[in-house]
Formats: sequence, structure tokens, C-alpha cells
Amino acid sequence: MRVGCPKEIKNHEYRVGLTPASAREYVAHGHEVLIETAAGAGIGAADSDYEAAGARIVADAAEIFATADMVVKVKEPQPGEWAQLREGQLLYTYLHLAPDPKQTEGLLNSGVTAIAYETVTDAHGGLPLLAPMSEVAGRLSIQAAAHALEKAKGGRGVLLGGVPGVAPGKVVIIGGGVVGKEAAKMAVGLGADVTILDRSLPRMRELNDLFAGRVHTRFSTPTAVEEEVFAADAVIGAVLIPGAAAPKLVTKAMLSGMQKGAVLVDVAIDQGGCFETSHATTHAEPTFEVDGIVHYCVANMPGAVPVTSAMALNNATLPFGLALADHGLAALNADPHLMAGLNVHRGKVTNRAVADALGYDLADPKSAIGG
Ligand SMILES: NC(=O)C1=CN([C@@H]2O[C@H](COP(=O)(O)OP(=O)(O)OC[C@H]3O[C@@H](n4cnc5c(N)ncnc54)[C@H](O)[C@@H]3O)[C@@H](O)[C@H]2O)C=CC1
Ligand SMILES: CC(=O)C(=O)O
Ligand SMILES: [Mg+2]
Repeated sequence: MRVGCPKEIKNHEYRVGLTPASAREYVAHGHEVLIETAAGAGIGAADSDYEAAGARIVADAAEIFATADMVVKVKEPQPGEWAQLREGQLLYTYLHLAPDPKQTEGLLNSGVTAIAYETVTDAHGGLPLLAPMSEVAGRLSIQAAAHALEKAKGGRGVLLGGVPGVAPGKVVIIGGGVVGKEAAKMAVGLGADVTILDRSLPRMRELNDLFAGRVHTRFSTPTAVEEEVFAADAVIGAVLIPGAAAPKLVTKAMLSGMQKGAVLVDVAIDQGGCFETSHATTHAEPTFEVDGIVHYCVANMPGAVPVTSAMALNNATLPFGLALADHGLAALNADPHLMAGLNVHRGKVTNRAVADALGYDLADPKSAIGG
């Protein structure tokens, strides 16, 4: 198969779909690998590193979109990229379609077969291709909150760890999954007072054991969310209903009950956000203010630390990517967890959460690809 990796074009996105080490493995499997020039610049990988791995460097993304059987990326295709995708071509990347009707329409019109990293599953009920970036974003979320809390950045002027004789800041994490757990580790490490809200009692038992009394857990009801958010210095939005648009758990009305200069970090923004007042921002301009509350809503947080996150992402995407390159659509029929990643095929929506969120008929994935 011809496998192509264009340079990412989203704002301040420095990750790359294939590292040189991954390119080398595709080549070892007998595939031809095309890399857009400078695609790896953000992680310090030169064109010559890809050439040494056996890949061919091409001058622009157009050749990749026009000729590759499979396109491997990081972020959802941007409008100029949808237009170049083709029927019969595989697209393997993050998509986050439920809150993004325009992109969904673009992919459907292109006829492409699109596999979304974020809906590939594993045997333990996890999301193995989302998890590494959730780990990164969870850890980053506390850095982002601490920074935004500084007075000169528009925040309350609270130091999360406090100092001897002064109480620490209060961090409230809504959603105790991968993002939530990693955020809690960082917040605890800084010495903050940490509360995690979740709807899953088994998950809160795990977190309670893991943090050995160092975090509070609380069942997530609208009342609990309101009480916690009102007392918080920083709130991390980390909920997920896989594939679906995020539920709006903090409403605009609640902002007036919060402390002025408190910070909301909406990590769930890539699924539309879990705060009513959120809208996606970029690393160039990450925050905005509503009713005196600072909002940080960057949809590609791991793009800020591409050396760490491109490697972590490739560690997870490589085995499934090789299966797709080796076996094409048959790889989906052979692995229900990879099949769960199929969101769009030849003009049809094949993921239930996306179909429900956007009002499309659901096409059964197996019959859609003729399995
Ligand atoms: N902005 C960015 O750059 C990035 C965003 N993300 C996003 O972060 C979000 C969270 O991802 P993960 O932690 O991997 O998901 P996860 O599935 O591991 O955890 C989600 C948690 O939310 C909980 N939850 C569901 N409804 C809830 C409610 N009403 N109240 C409280 N908790 C609730 C679930 O029980 C679960 O524990 C996703 O939308 C993901 O796409 C992930 C990586 C990067
Ligand atoms: C998960 C995601 O959207 C990201 O890593 O950018
Ligand atoms: Mg996005």
C-alpha cells in the first residue's frame, strides 16, 4: 500500500502522524511511505531522518492526497484537506465528528473511509488511541490552569500549591477518566486541594484507592457540580461519552456564582465542550473571559508538547495502522475494536454516536464495508 503523511496545518499543531521510527516499520512491512517535506520539523525529525527510514519526501500535501491509499494524520482534516480526500482512500486520524457537522459533511462528500482514533476501543472498555493524548492533555491542563490563574493573565492570582500559612488553591475535576486522573496527579503534586466528580462509582473507588485520601471524590449531580464549581479556583472539564457531543455540565448561569478570576479548562472541547460558555480556541490565543471567568478551550492541547505527544501517539496508533496498511478493509472485519473506529465510509455514517448527534441514518459498519 502507498501510505502518506502530510504536514499538520491546524493552528500551532506540531505533532506528526508518522515518526521516522513508525515510517521505518511501514517500509519493513513492504509499504511505500510518502512524507510531506518538513512534516516532522515540529518534533525535530528532519526529512533526512525519514529518508534514512526508507520513506520518500514529497514537496507538498497534494501528491499525498492524490496518490496515497492511506493518509495518516493527527488532527481532523481541515476544509482544504477534505476537498482532496477520495473514495477508496483510507483516512486514519482524530476526527471528533459529533460536534462538527461541517467536517462530517465534507468527509461524506469525499467518499473517503475514515477511521477516528478516538473511537477505536480495547478489550477493557478503554479508548487506546485517545488515552495517550488524554494523558498528555490531563497533565497539561493543570499547567494551563496554573498559568491562567496568574493575575497578569486575567486570573484570581492564586498559587495552586499555596504556601505554609496560606491555604492551597481548589481544583475541581469533572470526569475522572484518563484526563481526570492525570490532571489530579499534577494538581496533587503541586499541593492543591483536589476534588474529582464522576458518575461512575467503580471509577471513584479506583481513584480513592489510587490517591489514598489525597483527593476527594464526589458523585456528579447538577447540585454537586454547582457547589464544587462555586468554591473552585480552577475547574477541569474532562467528561466523555465516547463519540458523542459532551454534556454541558456548567451552565452560563452558574458563572455568576463562581469566584471572579477563577479558571475553566475545557479539555472536552474537542467533543464540543462541557461548559455552556466554551468555544474552541487555539494555542495562539488560548483563553477568553465570560462574566469574569477565564476560559481555556484549546482543542489540540498535546500539540504544545509535540516531542512527547507525537511519540506517545505513534506508540498507540502504529499497530492498528500497520494492520490497515497490511490488510486494508479486511483489517476492520478482523478486529471489532478497529471496526469501532470506522466513522464514515463511502458517504455513510457508520458510528452510532455521530449519527445520533448529527441526525444521520446509521449504516451498519460491517455491511457498509461488505464484511
Ligand atoms: N483538548 C484536547 O487537546 C484533548 C481533549 N481530550 C478530550 O478529553 C475528554 C476526556 O477524555 P478521557 O479522559 O480520555 O475520557 P474517559 O472516557 O477516560 O473519561 C471520561 C470520564 O467522564 C465521566 N463522565 C461521564 N459523564 C459524566 C458526568 N455527567 N459527570 C462527571 N463525569 C462524567 C466518565 O465516567 C469517565 O470516567 C474527551 O472529550 C477527549 O476527547 C483528550 C485529549 C486531548
Ligand atoms: C485527542 C485530540 O484531539 C488531540 O490530541 O488533539
Ligand atoms: Mg478538534
